[in-house]
Amino acid sequence: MIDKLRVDYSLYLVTDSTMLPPGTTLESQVLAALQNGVTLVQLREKETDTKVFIEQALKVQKLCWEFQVPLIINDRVDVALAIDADGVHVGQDDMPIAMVRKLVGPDKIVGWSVGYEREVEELAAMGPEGVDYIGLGMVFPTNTKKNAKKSPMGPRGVSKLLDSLQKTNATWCKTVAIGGLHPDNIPRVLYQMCSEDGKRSIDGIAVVSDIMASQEAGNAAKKLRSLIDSRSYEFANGVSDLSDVKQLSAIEETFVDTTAATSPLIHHITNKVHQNFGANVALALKSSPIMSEVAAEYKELSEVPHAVLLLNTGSVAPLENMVSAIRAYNEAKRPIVFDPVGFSATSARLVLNSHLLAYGQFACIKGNAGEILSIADLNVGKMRGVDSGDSVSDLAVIIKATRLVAYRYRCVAVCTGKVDIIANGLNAGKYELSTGSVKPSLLPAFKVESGDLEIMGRITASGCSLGTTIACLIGGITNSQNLFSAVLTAVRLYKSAGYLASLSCKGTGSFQVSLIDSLDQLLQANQPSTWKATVKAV
Ligand SMILES: Nc1ncnc2c1ncn2[C@@H]1O[C@H](COP(=O)(O)OP(=O)(O)OP(=O)(O)O)[C@@H](O)[C@H]1O
Ligand SMILES: Cc1ncsc1CCO
Ligand SMILES: [Mg+2]
Repeated sequence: MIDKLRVDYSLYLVTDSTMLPPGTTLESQVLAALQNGVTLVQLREKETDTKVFIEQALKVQKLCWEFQVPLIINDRVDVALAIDADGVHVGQDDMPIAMVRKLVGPDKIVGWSVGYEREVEELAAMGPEGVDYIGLGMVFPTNTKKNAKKSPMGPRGVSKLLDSLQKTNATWCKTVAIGGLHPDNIPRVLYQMCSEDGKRSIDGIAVVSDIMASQEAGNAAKKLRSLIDSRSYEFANGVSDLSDVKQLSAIEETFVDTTAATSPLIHHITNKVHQNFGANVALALKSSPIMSEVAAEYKELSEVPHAVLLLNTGSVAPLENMVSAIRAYNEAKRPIVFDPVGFSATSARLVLNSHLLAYGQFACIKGNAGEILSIADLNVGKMRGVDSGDSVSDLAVIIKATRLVAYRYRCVAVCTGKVDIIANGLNAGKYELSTGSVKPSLLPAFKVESGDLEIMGRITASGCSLGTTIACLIGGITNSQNLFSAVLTAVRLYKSAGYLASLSCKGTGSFQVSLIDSLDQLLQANQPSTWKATVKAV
């Protein structure tokens, strides 16, 4: 008999015979998976008659014994009892946990599918005698679950549930994330899913189609195993690359040089107001702008060397279109700068922006104070509108929000206003299953300012063009460890250009023109020591 307290949840295979490729069987797929690092198997055969189900269960059980891997039966408590399986997994609409436990006894593993905080509270109230582990999901959309009742929650949704487990002290309960997890997204998802206190990450991932539908189930399992074991995240594997601002001046010049030398392709999906302005800013920064909202070309664009996607949701474009852009750039491991304009200004925007945030991994999330505070779920009611506040206490809230956004989405977060705040959430290049890694309050954060340039906030799309500037400065870097410094350089460059423009312009109309001129001049000269804007740690 297995010791249920010592179960390894790291790679959990859930079966589905309806997706077997030709030439394979349920057993051959499970065997290949077991040989290549699967640590737990759940038999989930929704469309199989009881007699056949039991026959299959007995065969799979034999295989599992061979590898000393526990076998869990989905839904059918009677079958689990009949074959003396190691445990049973039930959904919210199946038999209640208390009854399941009564039937299977204290030593069996009882798993539960959980999608909401109230369900975590329920299991916490039952105590360790109730549920042993939960499947959290679904993370991403999947074809496996027909008529899925839940909508995808993304890594952020999983993190919220991990938070609830922490808050309710359900320390015994293990967790696996499930739903649309594939090698393309697993590293970043593992990296992102963590409770807010940084102390609890998931114990494993569950997959169905990635193994069951594979012509080469063994290789598929091996690939998953190596991703889980590598414990580092390839795209944003930056250790905190800047702890002391004194280091910055020495490297800013090289970022400018690199941008000019590589002329990064800046793929804009942006609002109509910003398109022309953004294209001219990119050209002034010696980069190549391209405006495209044609999904058919996203993959090709993402594969252009030094390509960066600037995704700005200011004009609400179709969700599916933006999702395919995110998918293309995430798969190509090219950076995305996300600008969730008017994040929660209307309910349609909130739904759209939240969905995109849940779906993608972003190198940088940039917004004004209203947007960053909304993403951080901090009380916007206290703010005087959407622009950053002037008082010190407002700034403290903004700094906290920026750190939270950087932490939750494992990105560089930028909050604009009179003072720009930049926080680095990338310093968690390694993730640990179960135990979490970093704490948000410790994230490095800096402020960039150049006096009150009130006129800069009074021209449309000036924030959007900071997005363009960030994209230009990160496009050329090959070492993602420099991502944070490159974003900081972009913010300082842009603020300094704003200062110069404010001196030479006659009003808001000519300010925009002067801003482009100033960016052009600063880039040509490349003397960061003369840039006006200052950087200070906060
Ligand atoms: N009072 C100010 N002093 C100095 N700089 C400012 C001021 N207000 C805005 N800025 C600068 O102007 C740019 C835009 O910031 P803002 O917070 O207005 O963004 P936004 O509202 O998202 O802009 P938009 O949506 O129009 O593109 C940033 O680079 C920011 O640093
Ligand atoms: C005016 C406007 N409307 C949607 S986006 C945008 C540009 C500033 O964000
Ligand atoms: Mg503004």
